[in-house]
Amino acid sequence: MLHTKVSQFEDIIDQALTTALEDKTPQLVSFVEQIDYQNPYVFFHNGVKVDQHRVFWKSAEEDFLMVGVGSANKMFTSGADRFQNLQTAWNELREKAIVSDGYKQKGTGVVALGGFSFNSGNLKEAPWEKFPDSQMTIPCFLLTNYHHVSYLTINAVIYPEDHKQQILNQLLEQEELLFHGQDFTPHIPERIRAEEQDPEGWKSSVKQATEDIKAGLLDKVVLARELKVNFKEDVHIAAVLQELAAKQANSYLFAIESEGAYFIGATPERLAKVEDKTLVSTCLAGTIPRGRNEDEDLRLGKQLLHDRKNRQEHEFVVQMIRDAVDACCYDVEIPSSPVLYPLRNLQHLYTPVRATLQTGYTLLDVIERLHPTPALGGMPQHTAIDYIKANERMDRGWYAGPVGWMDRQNNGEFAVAIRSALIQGKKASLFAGCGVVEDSDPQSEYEETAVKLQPMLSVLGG
Ligand SMILES: C=C(O[C@H]1C=CC=C(C(=O)O)[C@@H]1O)C(=O)O
Ligand SMILES: [Mg+2]
Repeated sequence: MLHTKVSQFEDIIDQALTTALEDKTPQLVSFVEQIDYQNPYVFFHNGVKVDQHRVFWKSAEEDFLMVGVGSANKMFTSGADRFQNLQTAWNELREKAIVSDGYKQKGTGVVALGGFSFNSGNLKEAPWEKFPDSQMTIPCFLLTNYHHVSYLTINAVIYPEDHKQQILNQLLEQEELLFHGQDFTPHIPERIRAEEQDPEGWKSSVKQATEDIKAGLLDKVVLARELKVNFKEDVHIAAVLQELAAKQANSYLFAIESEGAYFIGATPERLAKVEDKTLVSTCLAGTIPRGRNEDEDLRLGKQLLHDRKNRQEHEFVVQMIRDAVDACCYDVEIPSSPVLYPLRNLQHLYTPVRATLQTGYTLLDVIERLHPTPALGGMPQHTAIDYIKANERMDRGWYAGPVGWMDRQNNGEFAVAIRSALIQGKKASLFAGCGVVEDSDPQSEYEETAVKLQPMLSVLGG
């Protein structure tokens, strides 16, 4: 921290101490400075010297990335009201915060990063014991890279009994650790085993789902499966993130730590983004591989655009998102037919959604209404959720749940945590699912999920 900045920082600690003493409650302070450009993977790597708790977010569409280290505060909410309870806790925190910020860039200052499990309130089964129903962290140190400029936010909670010099010394020491040592050797772990969980059983549950759909039980359901992987050594999370960033364009990258386990992924699917009053959402469902050459790629893309089964998978998502967005927005814009969304090894049907939020609604309200969309759950929403609980034979944990961030102005963005893995030391569980409709073929759906497992598998042992 520059010397001039230290005195500004001292000022807000003084202010916070006064308020904390008057109100007899802890006080959140937030200090933002522009710094020399930082490599986010090195920052993430160095972060562990300060705190094991680290979070990471990279946008799919613009040069915008955040790395959080430590936590000034963590918000946990659970049960059916977890989104609303989080909003209440968040409002209290952000309104009371004392902020020193001369830049006002998005994703700086009082920012919360984290996510939610797919289902709320269920008992956590292996391997999800270390992940709560929801967790949103206000990092102690937050690096924000936006349009190739780096900002560092320091967030701290000041208690009435704190001493200014002590707080200052500790934060400056930690800051030194974060910026000390400028590189690490990228190391992809050696895989010693990859074990599918009963593939034949999974295919028969897809078959059964098509029969239940034909029988009128529901219209669509997304069924997922797990791949368990073991490595020779502990997985180096910073290296995995760096590899994912190099390989997976058009994807959101995220990593969230909880009790030493890391949930990490490269997902193409936005759930909702709010900037000022503009809401953007994404309908992404319907899948085909990329071609091995341009001709094959075009042919496959065309095939996907005209395939009845994939169009049906997609249409359920558009319908549901349209209804949910109509209820809390105006000026809703949704094109009448999808276009292709290309990824490294597969392509999806994509329909963008844009609207203006009605006054009084927040990003979390929208997420509560949307989650899970039929791209992750099914149609009708609640029937599909129950169907998944009864038939999927695994605990989804945070797979397909909302992950993302929000700032003090209630702007922010959440994606859905698909193409993801839960990593614990030398072990990982990878997850992928697919939309099942009446015309689904179990073998093709199985192959589709195999392709969806590839992005994570390719950075976890090659
Ligand atoms: C549920 C997943 O993908 C969804 C997103 C895009 C396309 C999908 C599909 O075509 O089945 C899925 O709905 C996953 O990757 O685990
Ligand atoms: Mg599909």
